[in-house]
Amino acid sequence: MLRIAVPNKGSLSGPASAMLHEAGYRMRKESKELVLVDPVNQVEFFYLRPKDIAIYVSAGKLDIGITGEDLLIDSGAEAEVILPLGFARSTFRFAAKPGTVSGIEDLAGKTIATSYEGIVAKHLAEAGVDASVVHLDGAVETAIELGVAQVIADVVETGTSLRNAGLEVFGDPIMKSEAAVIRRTGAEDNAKVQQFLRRLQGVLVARSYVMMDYDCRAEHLERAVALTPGLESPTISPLHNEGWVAVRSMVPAKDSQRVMDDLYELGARAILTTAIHACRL
Ligand SMILES: Nc1ncnc2c1ncn2[C@@H]1O[C@H](COP(=O)(O)OP(=O)(O)OP(=O)(O)O)[C@@H](O)[C@H]1O
Ligand SMILES: O=P(O)(O)OC[C@H]1O[C@H](OP(=O)(O)OP(=O)(O)O)[C@H](O)[C@@H]1O
Ligand SMILES: [Mg+2]
Repeated sequence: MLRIAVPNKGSLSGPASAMLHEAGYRMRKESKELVLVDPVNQVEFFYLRPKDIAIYVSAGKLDIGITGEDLLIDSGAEAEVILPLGFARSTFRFAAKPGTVSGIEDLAGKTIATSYEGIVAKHLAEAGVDASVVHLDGAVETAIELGVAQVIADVVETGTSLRNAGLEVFGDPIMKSEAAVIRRTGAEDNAKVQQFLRRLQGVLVARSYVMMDYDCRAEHLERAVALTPGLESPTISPLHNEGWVAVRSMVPAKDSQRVMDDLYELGARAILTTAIHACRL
């Protein structure tokens, strides 16, 4: 049975469970369930604190886990990303009151509040800066106002939390992060893990592509296919009307309206897009 660590709370928990559900796995019915067996799919899910997942996975008793890349780096655990999942995208940044700090070189002797001590300590050591780090569990943006630190290092997505606290980022982003499937560094390849990854990849593709069908005149086919090259190559079928063909191709969902406009301009008609529910590439 494949043993998988899943975030039990926080920003990662809902989207991770939604993705697993979309991939056909059983989901827990209530948040007090800590372990869930899915006998049909031969998988056992362990619902763990997101910060602990890389540590469990690196210890070797769990095959893989879903966590944030920033949490993985922060933990210092011997585990690596095997599939980025495209949600919980964020950057990790320093921030302070405007005009008080302009770059990492100004941090010497200052106190930095963060929930991610591992990332901050590593970054300061690499930059050769000697600063103090104070650990807070959350709501780090308030630490400056309340005199606990002069600088914070935290997750930034929209920047709203920083703006609301009257803070401003400075320096380059310390790292970018998104949710990912992780595995113990150097773990042997495993057919069950590969099958799990194919299912999640199927969800990622189904979310980001649509299926496009249209009819076009044979003499316009090459130009039409250039607009809709698909992942491998479009399917072309003859129409009963001579001189016309039907084309079927996967198109990135974000481009679909523009591609439909361009195909129409080219003379294509009966242009349809449909959602993809699942796929194996
Ligand atoms: N506002 C956000 N936007 C995008 N990703 C976020 C956001 N906040 C946290 N994350 C990401 O979620 C992960 C942190 O998850 P975790 O559950 O530990 O924290 P949380 O969502 O802040 O929950 P908690 O309430 O327990 O602090 C990290 O990978 C982080 O980059
Ligand atoms: O740039 P933004 O879009 O504002 O998002 C970033 C904020 O979201 C997270 O906080 P969360 O709500 O999880 O609270 P926490 O600080 O208690 O973890 C993170 O810690 C930042 O504070
Ligand atoms: Mg948080």
